[in-house]
Amino acid sequence: MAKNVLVTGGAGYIGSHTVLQLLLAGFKAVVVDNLDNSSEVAVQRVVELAGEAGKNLTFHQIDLRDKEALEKVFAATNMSMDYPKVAELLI
Ligand SMILES: O=c1ccn([C@@H]2O[C@H](COP(=O)(O)OP(=O)(O)O[C@H]3O[C@H](CO)[C@@H](O)[C@H](O)[C@H]3O)[C@@H](O)[C@H]2O)c(=O)[nH]1
Repeated sequence: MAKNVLVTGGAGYIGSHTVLQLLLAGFKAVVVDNLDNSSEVAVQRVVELAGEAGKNLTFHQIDLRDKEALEKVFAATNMSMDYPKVAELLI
């Protein structure tokens, strides 16, 4: 079963590239971004570029400091963080 990875700022420049690589590597990406410095169009573009894996992206337009909203995201998702794997993907 694919692991869920939370990507904060995942609609931004670095975030969207990271999300695409995670999807192509078989992870599910849970993107949290308040779109302060980005657009949902970038998220949609990543879904398109990922092809079949694009279905494994979920996007939540919330502020990371909104504890209640973030808790709802965690409650709805089984997330884990594999630091070595993420670092390997980014190199
Ligand atoms: O309180 C906040 C602040 C930012 N974001 C989001 O976080 C993402 C990343 O933000 P940002 O700091 O803009 O990082 P990048 O998108 O990686 O962009 C940086 O890297 C780019 C490439 O070098 C430069 O062009 C930008 O100026 C620089 O901010 C964006 O989608 C923002 O909407 C939030 O969700 N909450």
